[in-house]
Amino acid sequence: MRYRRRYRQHPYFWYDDRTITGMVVGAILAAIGTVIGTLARAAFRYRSELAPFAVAGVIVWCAQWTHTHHPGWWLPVTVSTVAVVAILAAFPRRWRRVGWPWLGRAAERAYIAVCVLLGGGWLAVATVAGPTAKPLPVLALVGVLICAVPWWAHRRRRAKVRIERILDGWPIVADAAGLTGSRVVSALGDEWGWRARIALPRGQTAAQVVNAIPAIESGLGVAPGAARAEPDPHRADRAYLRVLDKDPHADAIAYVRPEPGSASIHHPIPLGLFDDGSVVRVPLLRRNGLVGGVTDSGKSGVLNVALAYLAQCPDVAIWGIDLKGGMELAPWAPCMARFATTPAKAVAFLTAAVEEIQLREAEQVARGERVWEPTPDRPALVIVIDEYVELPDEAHPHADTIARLGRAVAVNLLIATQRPTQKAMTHNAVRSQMDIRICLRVRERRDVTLILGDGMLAAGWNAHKLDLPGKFLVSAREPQFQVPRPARAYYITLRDINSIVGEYGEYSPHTNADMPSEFDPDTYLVTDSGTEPPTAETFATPADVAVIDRPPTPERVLLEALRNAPEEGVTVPELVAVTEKPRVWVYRRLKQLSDAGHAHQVTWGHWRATTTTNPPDPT
Ligand SMILES: Nc1ncnc2c1ncn2[C@@H]1O[C@H](COP(=O)(O)OP(=O)(O)OP(=O)(O)O)[C@@H](O)[C@H]1O
Repeated sequence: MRYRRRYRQHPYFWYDDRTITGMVVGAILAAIGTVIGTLARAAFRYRSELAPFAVAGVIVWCAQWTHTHHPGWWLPVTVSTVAVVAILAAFPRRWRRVGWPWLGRAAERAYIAVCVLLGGGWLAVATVAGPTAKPLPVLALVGVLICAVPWWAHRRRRAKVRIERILDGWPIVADAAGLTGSRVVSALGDEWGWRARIALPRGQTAAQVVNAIPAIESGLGVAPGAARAEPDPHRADRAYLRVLDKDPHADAIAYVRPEPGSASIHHPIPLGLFDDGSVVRVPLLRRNGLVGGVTDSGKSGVLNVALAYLAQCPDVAIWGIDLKGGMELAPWAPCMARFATTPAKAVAFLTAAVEEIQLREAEQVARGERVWEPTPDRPALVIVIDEYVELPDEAHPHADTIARLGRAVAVNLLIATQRPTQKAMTHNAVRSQMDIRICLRVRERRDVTLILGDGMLAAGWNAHKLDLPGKFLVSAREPQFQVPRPARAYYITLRDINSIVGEYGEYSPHTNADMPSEFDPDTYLVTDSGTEPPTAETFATPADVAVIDRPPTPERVLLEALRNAPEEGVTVPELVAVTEKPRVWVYRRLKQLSDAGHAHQVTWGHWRATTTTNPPDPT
């Protein structure tokens, strides 16, 4: 007893766990601490959901304070409320670009205005009457609910909160994936998932994040294949992590036509959507493009999307070669200046295209220009070839020449093939000239290297994992095409094609005095075996094939006159007559042509072209 009494007088008696009372008090305090800690953690975790109550609490506290100390402040509160609501209602367009994008959205501004109106109005009345005066408490509760429900339901807020919660757990995921010390610098959610920028500790690189993807997917508890990483082009110690909740490409993406009159080869061509919803815009002007992938991966689909845009460009002439008997490209034939479905025609066309390049080079010289800027009068020429490997051997050297020399004069190839093997691509010569590589699903991992180039597989260009037709990876020199971002091509229906062809098709049926019809609805689907195969000799000279059905430019007329000149040449007055240009214009062009070796004087005052009609030897 003595001991207990004495001990009770001890200042720490109630907390001493050597006594029964101390143990009970300690347990109660620990329980209270646990409850408070749990509540605080929950309040922090659900801070976004609880925000309306927090704001309401602050308003009630303010109302109590102003009612007690400054009851006359109801007027400034009312005036400020009305002013804020008026500003939100009027909100000029140029303010909408301020740092808070939500202020630019009418629905969100309306929501804020209603909240300000309810909160400010309640505060003004409570300042005069006191926050507990009836019916203000009930009104406060109703007001909180009115403002809270849209807040709780808001899609972007929910997405943001979800990402924040996931990323709070990033250190644990990073440890498990072998990326200890990495942290999330920023994160952004969208309709399909989220994307985060990861800061890596010294010595770690994006390649390690790429390799750790399966472990990251496991750590985040998402589906295999839902995450992917890409390097930050600006910093080696940063990487981007993209995690998808649902496949944005699961459904076919309907084709969207460009604004009428806006299409031009000078603009990048929209091919489809990346997995963050942004449009894949690929520049085709002065670029050669290669589309590769297994059967049914959607190669023709990608060609169709490109053709749909090109057909609407007034500054493009399209030639088509489809050696599957015209099965894929035939619907576009009315939009094509030339259309070949047989190997012989294909050879004739490619020979003609080489000729066209030579003519264009000479024309550029005559004009004193280095680069061919396409216009409706001087269009770019895009030669679309489906199933490139089917081209006969004689065609390959010409394709090689076009790929090498056509860029400056805007004559380019857009080719599709299943496996661009060395043999098929003229010992890699054509493939190495392909500036844009579009890789659809491939069967074997090494096909990624064939289509996209060496080292791409190791860098995360996993085209063998693409699972739906039309899904592709695109590689080009622009920064956005230097990381493997899956995209899906627009899905073009026959109805889309018919509508574009109906509006823009001008070559149906193909007519040319020197050539058999290029597009005959009754025969173009007939295979070689069913008809007498035409030979290259069926056509007139390649130069005839090369004509693009546009009025020739004066330079082209001059060149043709020089090329068709008799042995003794043509005189300047004759050239003036044929070009309908002043004498000084003709002299200037002749000087430029002769300086560049494209024309020479046969005798004094008599001119003739120096160029041969043979295409340069493609080595
Ligand atoms: N972007 C797309 N979206 C949805 N479906 C597509 C898409 N592209 C192609 N498809 C579907 O995939 C199928 C095969 O497409 P496509 O004919 O373009 O493949 P391909 O690679 O050219 O085949 P092949 O090598 O046999 O010519 C088509 O029937 C089409 O319905």
